[in-house]
Amino acid sequence: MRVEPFSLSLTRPLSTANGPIEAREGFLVHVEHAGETAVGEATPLPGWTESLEECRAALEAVADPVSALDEMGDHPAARHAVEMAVAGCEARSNGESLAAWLGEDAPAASVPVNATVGDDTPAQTAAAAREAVEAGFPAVKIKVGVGEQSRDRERLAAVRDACPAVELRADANEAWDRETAADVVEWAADLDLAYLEQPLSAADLSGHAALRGAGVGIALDESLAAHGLDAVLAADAADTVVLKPMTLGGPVAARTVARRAHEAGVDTVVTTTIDGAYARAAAVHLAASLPSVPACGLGTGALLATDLLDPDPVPVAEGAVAVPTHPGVC
Ligand SMILES: O=C(O)CCC(=O)c1ccccc1C(=O)O
Ligand SMILES: [Mg+2]
Repeated sequence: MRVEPFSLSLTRPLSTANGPIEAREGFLVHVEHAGETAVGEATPLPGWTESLEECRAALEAVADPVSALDEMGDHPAARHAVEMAVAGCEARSNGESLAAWLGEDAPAASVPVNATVGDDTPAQTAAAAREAVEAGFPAVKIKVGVGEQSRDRERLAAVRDACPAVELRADANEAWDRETAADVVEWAADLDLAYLEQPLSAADLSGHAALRGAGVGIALDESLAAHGLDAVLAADAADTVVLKPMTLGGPVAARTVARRAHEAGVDTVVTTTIDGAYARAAAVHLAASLPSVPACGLGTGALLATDLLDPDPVPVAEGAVAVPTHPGVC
């Protein structure tokens, strides 16, 4: 298995409550399996996955890609690369798209996406949201928790003013304590916020459970990556779970999580860690393979100044991505 490093820069840093994301580095792997060849992508994001160096070591230790999958559980980004490449080979060998290979039923033809808006002034945040709505996005996700709560309230109110009908989401990336989060939920319900993502620290599952039922959905992202679905379900902590295949060990592993979430009555949204084009395409296939597809966080290609494929195999048009139908991933 050949391992090839890459480095991608963002058009501008994405400002989040956990610090800015400025660049994405990772590895492409080239796998032969089932008489086919396919590419896999590992784009680790420390804090969410293993480090770049741990990822490199795990990939360089792979002798047989298929059997290696059983031993890569604590290297989710490395596992993602191998898993998506093996799945891509199998899909291609069956003459199916990855979405068709993953799912039981025919995949969705397109996946709606949310625009992702970083921290900025109220006026800039509202302008970015309005631009997204004008471009056809059905939903916008605003990063919050970087500054004061009062500033976030102004920002989200400005967005709601500028975009009265959009599905509005906010992502706090663990910024708040329980008291602050409860205050936010109270005023955010009046702005018809569809969900608030990860207001509290990843470990505070009971705190998230207590925020539910107050008119704003609670979505868990860091908690799912750190503690797994069983813990989230046992604590009754989420209305929605955010599935990032790069943190969950690949699209097949992420699909298992999605199915179990749906069985428990929890919604799923597929997104990326701002991955390159290969992993983004795999995530689009995963979303399309699920029985219901709300707007997903798959418009992240626009955040990259450089990418792994040109043209983009999964471009956003009118707020949605057309799902590739040819055999394999992209
Ligand atoms: O979900 C989206 O709209 C984009 C992806 C995103 O916000 C993100 C990107 C990299 C790392 C963490 C996150 C996050 O959802 O917290
Ligand atoms: Mg998030």
